[in-house]
Amino acid sequence: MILRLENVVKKFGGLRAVDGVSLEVGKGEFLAVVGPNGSGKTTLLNIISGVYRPDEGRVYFEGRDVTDLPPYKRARLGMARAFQVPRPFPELSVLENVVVGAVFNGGLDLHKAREAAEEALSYVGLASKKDQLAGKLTFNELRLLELARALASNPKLLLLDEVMAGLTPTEIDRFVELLRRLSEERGISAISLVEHRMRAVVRLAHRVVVMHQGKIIAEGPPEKALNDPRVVEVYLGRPWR
Ligand SMILES: Nc1ncnc2c1ncn2[C@@H]1O[C@H](COP(=O)(O)OP(=O)(O)OP(=O)(O)O)[C@@H](O)[C@H]1O
Repeated sequence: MILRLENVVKKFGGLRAVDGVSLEVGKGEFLAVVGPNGSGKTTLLNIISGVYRPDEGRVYFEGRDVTDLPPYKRARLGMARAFQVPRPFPELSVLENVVVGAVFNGGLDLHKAREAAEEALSYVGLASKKDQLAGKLTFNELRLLELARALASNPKLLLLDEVMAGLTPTEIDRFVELLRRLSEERGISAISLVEHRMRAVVRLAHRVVVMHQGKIIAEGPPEKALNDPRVVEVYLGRPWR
């Protein structure tokens, strides 16, 4: 078990954005979190990464209670987050951008950070662009750079915002394939927030969690979770298949 949430609650004023969520993620597991807008997905990811402290409940990472740890300390333990809208340093090269991530999030020295960065860039297929300015990358390449930045800190758990939003179907397929390889070859777990339309992502996930009004309303292998009658009713509007 890499991550465990125990009855987590996060309130904004009177709104329970996350309302009693318990969840376990295994080593190497690729979990997709889906749900309508405002169902609490981003808030949940913020609780896991440490941006928010839950009002109730606990968060355990590799068995250790991390509920009170700030994001940078969780990063050092092996959680890495990739954001939906990457904001690289445009005046730095692609490689330098990834090195910065490895130094600050992974706590590596400069030499090790460079090695890790080169490796991460090869892994995501950006090695040939490493000396380009990050500001010159295409949208798809920026997403890959963001993934490489997260990978360079040698994470055990990747937390992915809607990082595939706006990619073409082919780019999405490649991205998902990459995530599957990370879990299979390296045992890296991933939690990915997934947009409504991204069937490819959901189909390839090991497990799907469906959120609605701050709660998990269904959970399981993709076919099973998405064919749950409540999910069809509140989220999909019609049967998954
Ligand atoms: N910082 C905040 N202050 C007040 N309310 C918030 C805050 N962040 C989120 N909320 C509210 O909490 C609820 C859950 O929001 P959240 O962003 O987690 O949902 P989501 O499932 O990620 O939605 P989306 O797909 O639109 O990003 C929403 O009603 C939202 O308006």
